[in-house]
Amino acid sequence: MATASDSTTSAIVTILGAGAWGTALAGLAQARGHQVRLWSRRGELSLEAALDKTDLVLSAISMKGVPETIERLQSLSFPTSAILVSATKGLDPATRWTPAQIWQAAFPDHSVVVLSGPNLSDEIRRGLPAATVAASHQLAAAQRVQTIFSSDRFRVYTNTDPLGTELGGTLKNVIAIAAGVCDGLQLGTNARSALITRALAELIRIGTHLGGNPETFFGLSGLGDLLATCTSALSRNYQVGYALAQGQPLSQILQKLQGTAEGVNTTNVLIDLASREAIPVPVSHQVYLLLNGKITAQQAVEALMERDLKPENKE
Ligand SMILES: NC(=O)C1=CN([C@@H]2O[C@H](COP(=O)(O)OP(=O)(O)OC[C@H]3O[C@@H](n4cnc5c(N)ncnc54)[C@H](OP(=O)(O)O)[C@@H]3O)[C@@H](O)[C@H]2O)C=CC1
Ligand SMILES: O=C(CO)COP(=O)(O)O
Repeated sequence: MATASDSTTSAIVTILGAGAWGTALAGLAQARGHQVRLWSRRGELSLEAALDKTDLVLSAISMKGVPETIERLQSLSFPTSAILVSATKGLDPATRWTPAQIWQAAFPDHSVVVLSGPNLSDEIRRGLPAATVAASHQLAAAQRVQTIFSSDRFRVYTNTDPLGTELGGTLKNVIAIAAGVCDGLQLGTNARSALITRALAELIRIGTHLGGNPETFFGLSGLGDLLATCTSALSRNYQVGYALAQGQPLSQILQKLQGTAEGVNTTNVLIDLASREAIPVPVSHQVYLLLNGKITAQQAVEALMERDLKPENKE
């Protein structure tokens, strides 16, 4: 059995996206002795050169750039043996697919792995300990990603439920906005704990409806990431919620925000999906109304508190 500190053969690791997460992941791979190529659409390194003889292509591109980047890769040639890793947490508005589903459809001959967990990039860049999940239907590919990125400060677990792993990381961003609202309104610890717990039930309801394994949502990529982003001011999604509670307009919040808050787009896609498929998502629905300027933060709280009384284990 391999341990985190075991040496591993040096791999060529191509990271797409030099934002907060791409840069942090590049640092982790570099510290493990791999040959890292960090590509950004604004950088000097061409995509062709970044892909040459690569062993692994990891995308940390925000959701809006994923389809366009995939299109660029499709016009280039790179080894079929290269593992594709998606670290994006979003949903595509056009297809309502997850990023890994888009990668797999575009590159059916490649192994696709999802990398997701409670991974606030700022803490990882500072060398604080963290754990994550590498999930794939091809276990050997997930294990390769595990060996490439694992270290004494970044513990990677494997999982064979890529969809559940990806949906946990994606859907919790909506709830992180709600948690930011809760804290921004100073509603207290009881309220935030109730919110996170009820939201977990909601996340599992949607995630399993879409094909994720229920167990996955209680792991690092589900509950773990939900806790990280709902309790940390480092989370951009949490920051959006917090600022909304102060009455700031969304456009102004996003303009000032450092980096991407995927939860904003994910909420819109999720509500579209949930209404088409009649999945009850009360918390996400209030986030949707708030983001779209239909209610105030205070009204969202009132709407959640005034819902019909029911047993805990019913929707
Ligand atoms: N930061 C974090 O803590 C974590 C983030 N994630 C996820 O990783 C993804 C990226 O997040 P993060 O790095 O924080 O966000 P940033 O905003 O810091 O970076 C986004 C990256 O995506 C690139 N990008 C956006 N649109 C395009 C496009 N059309 N073509 C090519 N590149 C594009 C940006 O390039 P450019 O700079 O040129 O605009 C940039 O490199 C998100 O889905 C996020 O949810 C997951 C785990 C942790
Ligand atoms: O996904 C993340 C941590 O796991 C990052 O969260 P934010 O995108 O809200 O900053």
